[in-house]
Amino acid sequence: MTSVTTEIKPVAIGESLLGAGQQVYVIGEIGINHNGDIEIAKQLIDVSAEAGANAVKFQKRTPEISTPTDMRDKIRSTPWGDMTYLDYRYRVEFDQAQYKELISYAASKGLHAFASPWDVPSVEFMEEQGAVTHKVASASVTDIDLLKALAQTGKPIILSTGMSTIEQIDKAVETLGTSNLVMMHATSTYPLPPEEANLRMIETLRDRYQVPVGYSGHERGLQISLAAVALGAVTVERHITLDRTMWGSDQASSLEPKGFESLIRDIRILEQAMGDGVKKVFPGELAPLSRLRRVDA
Ligand SMILES: C=C(OP(=O)(O)O)C(=O)O
Repeated sequence: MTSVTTEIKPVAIGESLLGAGQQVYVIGEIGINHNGDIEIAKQLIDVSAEAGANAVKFQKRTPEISTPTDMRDKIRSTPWGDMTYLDYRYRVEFDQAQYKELISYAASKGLHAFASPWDVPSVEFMEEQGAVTHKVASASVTDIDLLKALAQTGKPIILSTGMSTIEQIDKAVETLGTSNLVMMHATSTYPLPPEEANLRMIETLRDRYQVPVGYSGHERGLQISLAAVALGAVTVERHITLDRTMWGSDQASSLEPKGFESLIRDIRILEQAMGDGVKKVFPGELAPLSRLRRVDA
């Protein structure tokens, strides 16, 4: 009996390799859960380092470009008072000096720090920071100018695929190329109900594009992310927060420190448990074998 397996080449992000049989690259998605406060961002870096993550991620926007025009003047109640949605978007951005501080703080804890740039100037901004990789948020899958700017960086790119059709994803992959690409299955419902998780998409994306595929999760709890790892996800990203009751749109579907720590503990156990699919008799089986098997073949 023979079978044909095509090897999908791992992708290097800094010193980490993302691919089958490699350590799962766990990303603590800080996003905008810092609410514009650098001390909260640092605490979330601490949480990620203590939990054993590989990276933290932010969202970088140029608000006057990336905020949809019909949203800009809408009034939003915030902890800093009522303000337009555009002003709120500015309120939660960090500048170059703050990013520099955060990236070097993360590095001092052994973590990569990068962002999903939501517009072309934000790609340049993160390039100036020397980010090891860039991520494409699901909302940006159809932003071809952004994808072209990202492709031009020559950096490994992580492409998320929520809220997108397969045709839109085809076009994004065509623009980015597959030689330095990691994809992420995602469904962008916050919080994600299990029936919309569609985890078998991990295999579909891997077969269709022949690149390493991970999972970006928005569910409550840990099970679905753990199942993603069992289905071969090479990276797992989860939103993290200090406290789910904090103000902000992503807080409620984020993991708190204890949950993130449990997730990574269980991912590391699953990595060992997956094995290589080659049948062998393990040393631990020898005593039960001699005790229990009656007929030797
Ligand atoms: C929203 C983001 O990611 P995803 O689409 O994977 O949820 C992001 O990276 O900014």
